[in-house]
Amino acid sequence: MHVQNVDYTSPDAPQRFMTSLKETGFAVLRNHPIPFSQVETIYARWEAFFASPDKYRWRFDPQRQDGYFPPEISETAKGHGQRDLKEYYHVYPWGRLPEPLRDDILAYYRRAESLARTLLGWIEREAPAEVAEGFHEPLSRMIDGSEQTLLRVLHYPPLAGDEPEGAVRAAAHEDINLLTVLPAANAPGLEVRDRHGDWHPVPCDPGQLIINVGDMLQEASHGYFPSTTHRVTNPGDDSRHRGRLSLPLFLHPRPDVVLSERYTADAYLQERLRELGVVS
Ligand SMILES: O=C(O)CCC(=O)C(=O)O
Ligand SMILES: [Fe+2]
Repeated sequence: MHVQNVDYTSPDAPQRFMTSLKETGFAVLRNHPIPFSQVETIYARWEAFFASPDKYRWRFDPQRQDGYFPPEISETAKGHGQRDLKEYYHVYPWGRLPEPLRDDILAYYRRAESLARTLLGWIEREAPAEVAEGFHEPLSRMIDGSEQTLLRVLHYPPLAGDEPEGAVRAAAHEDINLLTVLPAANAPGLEVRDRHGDWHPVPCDPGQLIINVGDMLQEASHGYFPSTTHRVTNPGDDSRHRGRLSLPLFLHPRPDVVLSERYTADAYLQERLRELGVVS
């Protein structure tokens, strides 16, 4: 399984990017327009947020799903018995945010979303005609006016040694959304599963961006782009006292977007959230 590392500025970047997504569901971008310093600043500020009891004042709103999700209510991956070992904050431009963290994180949100719009344009241009013709509207337009796109600030706490048997930082799962933009985390652990069931780390240097296909793009492309299973493994003994931060942006279409003959984006999302146990 070879996830391509693509130079964003090279003339053949759109084609190499699309091919990597088609073959592996993942691609890595270097020389892309999001400054590493912006991501580093966010990691540092949010690490402090997660270390402070103040976070409990920002507990998520069950209806709107914005705010802080503590470890005891974190997701359980589909088909998995244990909750993931993580806590996170759901950032939406319309959502609640601690004032000192607001400007940075929303600036990042906008920048990553804008890059994603470009990448959706690449995918639609480079995909074979029969795949592109199957999209009910241009991919890059599916996110226009969407308020569903979610930026998740994720913190995987250090391991204390008393974790439930079998619990991992993020159990094997696929992303629900259209496309995910994920800056390299501040510690290793992300792995992808190949078609034989073997796991591989995603080679990625600090500052690079990982992009992966979600279930909605798989659905909209009738399986041409695979939504590849991935996970975050627990650290070995030498680094179990270190936490890990990551910052996935999950691009969501407007709810009324028709993904396929079977689903609108909203119907798809509700079905998957029920499976995850986060809505009833
Ligand atoms: O933390 C990571 O590197 C990946 C997280 C992830 O896959 C997710 O939240 O869907
Ligand atoms: Fe994921």
